[in-house]
Amino acid sequence: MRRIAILGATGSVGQQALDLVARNPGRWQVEALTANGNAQALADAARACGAKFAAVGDPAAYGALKEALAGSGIEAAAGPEAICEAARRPSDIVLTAIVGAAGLKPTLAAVERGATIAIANKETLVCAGPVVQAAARASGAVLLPVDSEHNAIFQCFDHDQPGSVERIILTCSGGPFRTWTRTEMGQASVADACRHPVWSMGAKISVDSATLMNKGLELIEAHHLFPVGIDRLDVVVHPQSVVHSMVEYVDGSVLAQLGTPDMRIPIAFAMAWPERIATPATRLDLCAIGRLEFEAPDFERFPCLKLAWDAMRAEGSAPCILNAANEVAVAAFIAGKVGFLDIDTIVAETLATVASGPVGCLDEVLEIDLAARAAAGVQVELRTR
Ligand SMILES: NC(=O)C1=CN([C@@H]2O[C@H](COP(=O)(O)OP(=O)(O)OC[C@H]3O[C@@H](n4cnc5c(N)ncnc54)[C@H](OP(=O)(O)O)[C@@H]3O)[C@@H](O)[C@H]2O)C=CC1
Ligand SMILES: CC(=O)[C@@H](O)[C@H](O)COP(=O)(O)O
Ligand SMILES: [Mn+2]
Repeated sequence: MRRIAILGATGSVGQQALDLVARNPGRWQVEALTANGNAQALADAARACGAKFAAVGDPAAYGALKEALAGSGIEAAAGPEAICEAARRPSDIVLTAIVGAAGLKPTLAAVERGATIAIANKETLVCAGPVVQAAARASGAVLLPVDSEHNAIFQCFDHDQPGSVERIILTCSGGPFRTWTRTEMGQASVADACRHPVWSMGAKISVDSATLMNKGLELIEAHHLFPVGIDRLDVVVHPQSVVHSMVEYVDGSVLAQLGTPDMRIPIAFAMAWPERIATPATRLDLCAIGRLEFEAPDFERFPCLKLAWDAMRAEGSAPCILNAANEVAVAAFIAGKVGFLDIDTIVAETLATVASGPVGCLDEVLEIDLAARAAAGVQVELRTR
């Protein structure tokens, strides 16, 4: 049995991972589960899978967790350090499914002890890709992408001949506003933005999909996961989300991974790797789907994609500033403080006001992340309705 820790166990990815654990008795022993404030759901999940340790990031949720775990024998803990402790406990695999840069320190804790990391938490790679990869090289940790596009690329990528890859093509659904004008997007509600046409996901990534920032973050994620130059990364809009991404080789061959849009496919791939295991995902029926469409992304209606592309090219702290500003802007939008179109403006203004430069270590990343959040907070206040 392989021991697994699931960080972000109460979220969309975490719950689907636990579904796979429940469907495969004897395959994984759950060492630790974490959440932020959702103590009851965490305790229920920990009891159901027989976890040994459960931690909430929010110290205020400790009492509720302790009470919900009473008599279970499951150890309870709270606070950001407890989430890192969950990552450090002796598991073979750590699934990082925390949303946002809050996942950075726990992911690094798992990387530093040389664990196999099934990484869903893309923001960690966006804000600290070089730091995480350097730590992985030093410890021997293996990073297995869970994000559907990167998992597809991982499956198609010739890891023995990276030089034979000419282009990586990330597919993008286009989000709920693919056909909307900017004027229409100006009136978009949080519910509109979270109504993803294909995937059911947490609120933050759903809004990112609506602005196309998700694809921008994924470009940067791909840059850190796959050893090809920045200029070999491309994006194509594919509304059906059946082709999860593609790898083009120097001979003109293009390899793609296809499947129904069900995150349990990439989650199972990463959690069982190098084995493949059965999943309950609906099988792909191309005749029933009938058409697969592709179109170029529109940078004018979706400026976040261009902001991310530019930040990736700038390197250094620019992606960290982009990510922090985006987290602040999306949280303000979800809280009803700013409008949908304020998100790209807040990110652009933050990138324009916070000086970027090289970043060499975790402390520098955390410092720039804080500075960018403060600057983005000012931008939010300027626009608060
Ligand atoms: N959902 C999807 O299909 C996909 C998601 N991803 C990526 O996976 C990650 C998770 O996404 P998703 O599952 O949708 O997110 P959700 O919002 O559904 O879940 C987030 C999880 O993180 C926990 N969490 C939030 N903040 C903190 C914090 N400060 N400290 C510790 N834990 C915290 C939440 O706990 P609590 O419930 O207590 O708040 C919850 O368990 C993101 O990086 C996303 O981009 C990538 C591809 C697909
Ligand atoms: C399931 C997954 O990996 C998400 O990141 C998804 O790709 C979002 O879709 P778009 O960002 O392409 O709309
Ligand atoms: Mn994705």
